[in-house]
Amino acid sequence: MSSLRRGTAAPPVRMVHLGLGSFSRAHQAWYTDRAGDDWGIAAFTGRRPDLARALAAQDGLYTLVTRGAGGDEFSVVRSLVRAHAADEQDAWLRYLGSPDVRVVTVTVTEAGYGTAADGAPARLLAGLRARRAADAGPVTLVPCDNLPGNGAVLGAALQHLMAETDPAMADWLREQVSVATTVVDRITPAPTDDDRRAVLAGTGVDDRCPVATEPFSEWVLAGAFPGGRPAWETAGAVLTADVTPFEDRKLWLLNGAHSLLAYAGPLRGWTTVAEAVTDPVCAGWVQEWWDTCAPHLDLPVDDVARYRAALLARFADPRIRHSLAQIAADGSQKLPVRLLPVLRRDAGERPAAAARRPAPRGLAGAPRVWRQHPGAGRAGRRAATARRLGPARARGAGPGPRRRPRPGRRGR
Ligand SMILES: NC(=O)c1ccc[n+]([C@@H]2O[C@H](COP(=O)([O-])OP(=O)(O)OC[C@H]3O[C@@H](n4cnc5c(N)ncnc54)[C@H](O)[C@@H]3O)[C@@H](O)[C@H]2O)c1
Ligand SMILES: O=P(O)(O)OC[C@@H](O)[C@@H](O)[C@H](O)[C@H](O)CO
Repeated sequence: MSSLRRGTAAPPVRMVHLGLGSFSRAHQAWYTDRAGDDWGIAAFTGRRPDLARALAAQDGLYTLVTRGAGGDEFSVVRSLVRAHAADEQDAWLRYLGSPDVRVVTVTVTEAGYGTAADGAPARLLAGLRARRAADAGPVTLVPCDNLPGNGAVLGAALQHLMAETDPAMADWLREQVSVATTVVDRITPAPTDDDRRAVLAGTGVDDRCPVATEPFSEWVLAGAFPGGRPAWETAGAVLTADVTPFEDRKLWLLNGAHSLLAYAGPLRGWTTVAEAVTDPVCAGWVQEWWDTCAPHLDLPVDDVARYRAALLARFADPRIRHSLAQIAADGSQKLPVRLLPVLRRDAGERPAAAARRPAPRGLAGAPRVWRQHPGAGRAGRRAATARRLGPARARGAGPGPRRRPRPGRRGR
């Protein structure tokens, strides 16, 4: 049994990440590693220090387990060279004030874009203040959270905070700071002890912080990088002028279906996405949701059909144990961006059709099902009971989504 230590020189720090967690390591750090052009990352956790400490003890190295149909593939990601806890403010200001650093990526969850002191905008603004004082040159901020227009959201939050606290920064910010907009995709469940055991069995390495992910990965970016960036496109990233069609497709079809399953699945006794989506009833709700989304996507019909088929296969993979409870967290942040834009368009653009047709089953009860999620009060306990009873009993226990379809009312 061995441990991970860096035997060769680490790439220089040219990029900073805020919100060190599972996804950034399966996605942005992996793309940067694959780009192979010597961009090292200094990453900061958003809150807790544990992961930073464990990674620092391994020189930032960790095993990425790519969980494919043919089995697990293990690779060591080498682009993460420094791991810091959220409260290491001196290090944060030092990196942001360094002319070597040209890119800052962010994954702090949807909730992390508020104006709280520990949110991304406040911390970035503090770092940018240090950058301005050091005259360190242009930098591009790259938000990688599941928010529509994540670049505009971050840009607006920065402007808002700056106007309140430091209006003199406005010209510098406009000239020196670009904010990219991105669509990110790679299903990466929270790591488990089983992942650690799999790495030990597969490689002989006792990695304290591996991360397991699916083979599929997508990164679509729009924005300017006047200070340069890793050659992410060599690892498959797509640079485009407008991410909107990719964003709608991803947030509505993938994340929308995830949230639907996260609230409806437990009522039928399921705890993972794979279990829920292989239940024909839940799968039917997902298809109805996708039928509702499809006419509002600005993409060729065949593309959407292919994406749906591929998504179903990704969801159904039992080797990716993606917990519905993880997806259900922070529903108040997620439902408005994953479901409501489609429902609004459906009602606004096709009022007659929408009035004739009931909302997709499974979704019709989404807010209600959401309130029944554990943690949301008395009804939550009913959902928890349903889970304890198992699929057969639970099938009779949930609310709305169990209703039988009425003939002639499916989809369009
Ligand atoms: N996991 C995935 O499959 C996946 C895929 C695509 C996009 N994402 C995006 O990445 C985000 C993080 O996912 P993850 O799997 O890495 O989660 P994670 O829990 O492993 O890491 C989340 C990171 O965000 C920080 N954070 C959480 N709330 C915060 C807040 N309010 N303010 C500041 N920092 C905060 C945490 O401290 C941690 O560093 C998701 O919320 C999503 O927007 C995840
Ligand atoms: O990561 P969250 O909590 O924003 O959302 C949970 C999932 O819907 C999400 O992580 C997807 O797995 C991901 O967006 C796939 O790329």
